[in-house]
Amino acid sequence: MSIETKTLADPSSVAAAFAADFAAWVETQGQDKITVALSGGSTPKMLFELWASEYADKIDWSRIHFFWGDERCVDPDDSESNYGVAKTLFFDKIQIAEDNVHRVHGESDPDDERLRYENEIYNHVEIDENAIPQFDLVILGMGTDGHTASIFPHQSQFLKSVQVCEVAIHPETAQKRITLTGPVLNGAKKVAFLITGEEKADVLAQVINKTGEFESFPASHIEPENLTFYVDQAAAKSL
Ligand SMILES: O=C1O[C@H](COP(=O)(O)O)[C@@H](O)[C@H](O)[C@H]1O
Repeated sequence: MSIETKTLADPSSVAAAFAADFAAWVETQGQDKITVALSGGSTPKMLFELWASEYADKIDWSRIHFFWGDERCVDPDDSESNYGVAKTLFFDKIQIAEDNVHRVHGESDPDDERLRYENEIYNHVEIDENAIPQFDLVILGMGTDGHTASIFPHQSQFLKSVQVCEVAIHPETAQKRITLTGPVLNGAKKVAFLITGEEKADVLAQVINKTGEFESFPASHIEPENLTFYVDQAAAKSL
């Protein structure tokens, strides 16, 4: 397993560093179809804006198929929709076919959608020797409670789920979400965490250094073959 931590000055430098690495990585990929799972939350917004403004013509987006590591069970035009944010800031601004964007239908019944999305993934993502879909790249964030995708500490059993997706419940708002599970996140060829903000510094240090309460944070259990943390100086404060 390879783990690398890249510490950048600020959130926009995190987005810039990841975007540059992503563009170079795409060039190294020989396959026609590259599968990428996006994260939600606030951190990737700068990345979406940068992809739209600086990389619209620099990356062959037709090779990339986008999925989501998690999605909130809301309408796609709801401000909470991870797809909605990516659409407004990114997809609406580049040339990409609808067939390349595999959104979670947050407006559907969560249990039905969990199954439909699982099938969508099985139909488009390479399957590994353990019959688990293997994304080429998964982009993740981390919450202040150590959750990643929508695997929260109170539902850490999803880290070992035999399913591709689960219906998660946000611990404070009870909002339902569809999330990829631990085996799928860990089976990805490459995982990149984008983490910014001082409020995440203590949890991040425990996750990376495997100290304190690290075992209780779902993010600590993401251990794929190739893992890179892109963090800003504020989040790296306690490393
Ligand atoms: O709820 C979520 O939170 C995490 C972290 O988000 P951030 O706003 O702190 O960047 C995110 O990775 C996840 O996709 C999202 O649904």
